[in-house]
Amino acid sequence: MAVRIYALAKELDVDSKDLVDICTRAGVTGKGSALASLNEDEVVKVKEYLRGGSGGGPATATAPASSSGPAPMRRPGSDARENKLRTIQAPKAGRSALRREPGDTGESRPLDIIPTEDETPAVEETTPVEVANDPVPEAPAPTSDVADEAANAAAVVEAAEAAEAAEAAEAAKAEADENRKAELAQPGPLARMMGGGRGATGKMPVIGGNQGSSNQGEGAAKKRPGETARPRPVVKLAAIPAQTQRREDPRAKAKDDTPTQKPDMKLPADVLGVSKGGAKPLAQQLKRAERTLEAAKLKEKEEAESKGRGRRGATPGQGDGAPMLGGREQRQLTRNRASGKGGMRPRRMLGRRRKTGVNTAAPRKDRVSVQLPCTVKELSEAAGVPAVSILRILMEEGVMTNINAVMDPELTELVAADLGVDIDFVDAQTLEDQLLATIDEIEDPEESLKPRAPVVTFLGHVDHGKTSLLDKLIGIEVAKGEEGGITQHIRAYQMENDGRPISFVDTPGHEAFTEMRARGAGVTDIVVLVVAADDGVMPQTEEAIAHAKASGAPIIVALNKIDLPGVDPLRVLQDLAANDLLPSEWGGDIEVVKTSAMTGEGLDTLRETILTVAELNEYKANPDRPAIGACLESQQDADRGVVTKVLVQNGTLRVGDIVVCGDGYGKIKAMTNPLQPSQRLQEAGPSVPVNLIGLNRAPSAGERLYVLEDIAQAREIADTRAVQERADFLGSTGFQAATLENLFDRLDGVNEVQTLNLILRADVRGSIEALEKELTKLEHPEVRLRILQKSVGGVTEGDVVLADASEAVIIAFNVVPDDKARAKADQLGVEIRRYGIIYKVADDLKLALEGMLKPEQREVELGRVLVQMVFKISRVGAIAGCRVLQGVVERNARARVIRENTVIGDYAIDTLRREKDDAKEVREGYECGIKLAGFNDVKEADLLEVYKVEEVSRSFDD
Ligand SMILES: Nc1nc2c(ncn2[C@@H]2O[C@H](COP(=O)(O)OP(=O)(O)OP(=O)(O)O)[C@@H](O)[C@H]2O)c(=O)[nH]1
Repeated sequence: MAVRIYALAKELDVDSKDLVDICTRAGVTGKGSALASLNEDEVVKVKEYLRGGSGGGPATATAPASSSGPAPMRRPGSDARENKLRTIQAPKAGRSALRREPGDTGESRPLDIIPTEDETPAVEETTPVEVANDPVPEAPAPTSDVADEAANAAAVVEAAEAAEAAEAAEAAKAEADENRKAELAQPGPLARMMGGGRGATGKMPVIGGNQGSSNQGEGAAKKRPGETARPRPVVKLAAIPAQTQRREDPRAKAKDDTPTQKPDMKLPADVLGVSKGGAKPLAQQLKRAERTLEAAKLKEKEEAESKGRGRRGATPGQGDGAPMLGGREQRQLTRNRASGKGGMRPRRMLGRRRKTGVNTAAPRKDRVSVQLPCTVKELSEAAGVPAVSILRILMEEGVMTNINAVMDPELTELVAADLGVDIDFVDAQTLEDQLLATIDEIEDPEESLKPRAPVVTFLGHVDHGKTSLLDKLIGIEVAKGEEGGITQHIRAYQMENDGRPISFVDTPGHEAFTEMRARGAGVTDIVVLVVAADDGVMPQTEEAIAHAKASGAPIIVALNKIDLPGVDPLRVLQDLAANDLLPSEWGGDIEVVKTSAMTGEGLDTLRETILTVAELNEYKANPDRPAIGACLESQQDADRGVVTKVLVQNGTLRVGDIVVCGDGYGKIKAMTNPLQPSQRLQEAGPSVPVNLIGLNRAPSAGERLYVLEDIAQAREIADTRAVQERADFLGSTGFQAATLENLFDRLDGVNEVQTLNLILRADVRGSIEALEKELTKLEHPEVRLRILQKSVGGVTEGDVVLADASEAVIIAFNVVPDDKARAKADQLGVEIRRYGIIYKVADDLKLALEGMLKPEQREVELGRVLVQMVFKISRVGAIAGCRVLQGVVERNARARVIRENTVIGDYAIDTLRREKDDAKEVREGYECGIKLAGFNDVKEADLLEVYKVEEVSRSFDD
């Protein structure tokens, strides 16, 4: 039986990507990804290959561990064996700078031929390679089953004991470096598996693993107790080059199945410590070396812990290979120095860190994925960093908080950067994501696909005859019954033409069509673009063309109203061609059918053209699967509850099915034919529009409908969406938390926007959406509409109470208030405005908003007056005897006093007299007496510029 690579990887506990690699190496080619399948032979081959690794077969040859040199380099039993493999990214500068090796303790490590960081900076810092996540970036674990390595190891042991020929050790070390670099550049399968700790099964070669090391890596060189200060050992590694070559020898792979442990390299008896051959002394040696190294490692670890070397998050499993937070300290130090905070702080921090001790959290990671919003605790767990470290960073940024605090994306990124962790934000995986995505991904086998009716949508400019044409085609009369003659509802019908069905969808406008597409419901197969012959291509036609093109559906043009006298079809064809719709009669690929919804002319041709296009495109679906559909419209019916118009797109929808659609869910109680609502249907196949009853909430047009098995799942998905929708709605209506900033704004009177609150009630969701769309066009910086509530159904008492509390107006679109609501509205003086046409609502609300605009104050120049003489009258003040030079002076006007070409004041005219009588106005050429309010210093030859301020009401169009 075929097995997927990822399944086999799981079985073998190997990374699936690595297994793909291993397949290639094992001679199983053509397996490009983890999804590829392996037949039984191939599985056997791969397993053989892996097993062969223990016998010095191809796996051995490619195992980088074998190239790392003598076995003693490995610390048998190292905790890091349990760690997963990881990809080493180029470390961040701050971190790598402070990385240390355990060997840095100053202790001599007699057997250490591990390249230190200094020795292999290029590989460590720049090459992304996979290595076991060992605490010490030492050479990868040896393939303990590789006999020649064991021999090397033994040689090393003996050499250590002999403590001779230090130059040889140096040479070996250099060689090992070379091998290690080569190995890092091209990791082999065994090296990758090392991290998985496979040794326990005994099937897989265990290299450097706890268990495996005991039986295979034994004899590795080790220090005898008390020998730590001994000089570096002599390493006899003369055979290594040959071994490297042998690794690449394909013939060696053929020996895969020989699980021999026998070293190929000949070692002198004194090195092996045997007189007459045999593995026992070698095993003992390795065991001893193992123990010594273990002891040394433990000691190092204890020292590291007790000294608290400024390392944060170092866990036993994570060890020294993990990125050091010292990098952050360094950055902080630099930052603090730059900001002049002084040098004490880092020291304090180091001190604190010492107290913190060893982090017992999850292993620290270089790259983490978190869901937003992310809490401190979640980031801490994801990154394997103590929460207190994150809190400390936040504190340094001036954010005092606790571990349950939610961080915004910027703050999360900032903290992650400070921690030296790369962060990815992922969307929360909801049940919806998991479940519905799976349904969407189900591919129908070719043989299950059956022909289905084409779904045809009529688009075009308003009043060009879309509804009339459809009515005529189907033989009903919807157009006549429409309020205002405007289509406000989506309709969908299916009709038969010589046994060949066509499903028609009539939308209120191309916006609804596009919105449905935007929601993922590309329901349309064919677009019929209706263009009135008398009007030609209008702006909305152009928009419809753009929308139709964007949908990718084939376009048929219905050149309608061809019956009207004096129409010029040629001009329309030219317009169409100018819009990239070249008619077929002109050599293009757009079928243009001349029609008349009045006389019925051309309707047969239109029908035939639709069916021909459908045949050419071979629309198919699988009727034998659970249905997927799209909601075209839904409404709250007083008797039947929520009635949802659905177009089944694939599968078959049946009464009794559990469905979820938008934020509505439920069990289908009944289905009816939209053309004949009294006709009940038990099932509806692909391309069939139905009205279904049974959802708890009315979903929006364009929402996908899915059939699920479990009502609880459907409920969870629908409720999650409803909560999300509510949150989005609240966000969009401008409910915002008080902040200091907006508080100051309010105190300053800045952004003082007059708001008209609305409660929308409509017969169908589509109407609400259309209303909202219209209302968004009423934008003005000084006034705005805020929809407090929008729902399908009649006006309730609750709506009235809410409207009263929030000084809102209720818009009832095609619905009426119930008796209680009506009484309450009368009692509270709440206005309920009833409408049947969307544009009327928009017009009225526009007027209302314009009325809320502050009137504009405009200055109107009236005239100029010269002061000829000044009369000072006690208890009255100065009266200016003037002549009107130009225009007129009015009593309630104002005057700017101009003296020597300078405006010295602006005053209201208090008194205006003509001779001895009060005058309302004095015209040009006449003399008059003027007293200015609050100004008695008027002088001869002053000029008075008389004006008045008028308030002009404003409109949105100003
Ligand atoms: N003479 C003539 N009048 C037509 C024809 N088709 C439609 N009309 C008239 O044009 C007007 C608009 O027709 P509708 O079918 O409502 O147009 P529509 O494109 O659906 O309009 P909306 O629903 O507002 O988008 C109606 O008065 C129809 O009687 C036609 O072929 N010839």
